[in-house]
Amino acid sequence: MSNDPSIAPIAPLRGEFSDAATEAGFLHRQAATILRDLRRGLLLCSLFYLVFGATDIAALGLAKAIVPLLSRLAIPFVAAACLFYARRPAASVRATGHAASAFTLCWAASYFVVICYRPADILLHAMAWAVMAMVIHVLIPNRLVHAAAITAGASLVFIGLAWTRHAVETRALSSLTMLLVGANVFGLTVAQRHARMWREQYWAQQVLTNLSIRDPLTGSYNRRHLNAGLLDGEIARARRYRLSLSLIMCDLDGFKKINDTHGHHAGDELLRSFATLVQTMTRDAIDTVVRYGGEEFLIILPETRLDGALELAERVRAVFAAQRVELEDGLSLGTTASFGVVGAEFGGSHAVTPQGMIALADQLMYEAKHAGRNQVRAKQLGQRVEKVGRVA
Ligand SMILES: Nc1nc2c(ncn2[C@@H]2O[C@H](COP(=O)(O)OP(=O)(O)OP(=O)(O)O)[C@@H](O)[C@H]2O)c(=O)[nH]1
Repeated sequence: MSNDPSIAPIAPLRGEFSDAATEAGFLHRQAATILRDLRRGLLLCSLFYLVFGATDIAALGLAKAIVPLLSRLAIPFVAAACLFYARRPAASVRATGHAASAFTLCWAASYFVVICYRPADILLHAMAWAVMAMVIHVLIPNRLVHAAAITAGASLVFIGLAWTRHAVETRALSSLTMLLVGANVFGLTVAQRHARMWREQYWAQQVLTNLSIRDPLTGSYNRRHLNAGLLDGEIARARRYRLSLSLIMCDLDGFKKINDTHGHHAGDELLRSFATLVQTMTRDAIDTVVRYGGEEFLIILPETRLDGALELAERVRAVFAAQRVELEDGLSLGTTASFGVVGAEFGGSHAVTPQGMIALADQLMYEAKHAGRNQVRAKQLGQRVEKVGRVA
């Protein structure tokens, strides 16, 4: 697997992202498209089966064609049942897979019934089967491994039926086998290519999105992401579910002096080490670290009360103050940071705005600076009580 982040990490045989979480994210994003494709694929297959039903009547006459005809007619009903099962958007990702597998099994079963009733036309059935196997791979969205297992297994049964019913000569049996193998391999290859291209496109989008919303130096989110409604969204969610929300504004102390004394490269290393520390000490996929300014970071802590946010700020402050960054030229550097913490409870009726929360966190951080740096100031929004963190 390549280490280049722009190359999508896709397992070649499965045609899926090697990482389960990325695959789940991809499927979640594509759920509506997958359901739409399933709908179209099943509709098309159902139409074909209705037309095939007419060929049964032509070959056997209406009276003898009843059973194969019923097995063909069952397909549109199975398709409708599968779509009904997969219709709920919340369950659609897994449900569409189940529906696709169930439909593929019924498609094969229907063929077996027809073959038993029209064994003399086995070569025609084989050709139609080959076309349908490719259609199933290309038009019915399913996991490649599941689709491959079902169509390969069903093709083996098909060949077994042709063999045991002596429907074809041995010479023709080998051609029939090759036809089915070819249909499975070609269909699977096209489906695999499609699955890979789809995921590569998604990955490229993710990479571009990440580049546009992250700061390249520290890997934290940038102001653009914050301004795109990040905090508004968290406040709206907290208000709706009556949750707590806290913010921490942090700023590195004496940073200008470090730049002036040791150069921008040393300053960059310190910034990186601070951002990494904050990212490792906060919750993945829940908390958000934003590079708010040059050496200023904003941490958004959903479902966190003021006490918890104050505790986190204290821990970051203490660990960072004790930490040294080793530079390439053997120099060991360290500094401290000042913090402003704001907590808001959304059970009450007081108005909370993103600008208001950020302004208060900023103000508290500057109070910490003016009080001597390397300390934490905290305040509950809408309350007078002010908490002051320990001074190291
Ligand atoms: N190395 C580096 N420096 C940066 C970056 N962004 C901003 N700076 C510098 O950070 C410094 C911030 O200086 P000040 O705002 O005076 O802050 P300070 O020196 O930390 O002083 P206090 O905040 O009061 O402790 C400036 O010299 C900026 O040029 C960056 O990405 N890399």
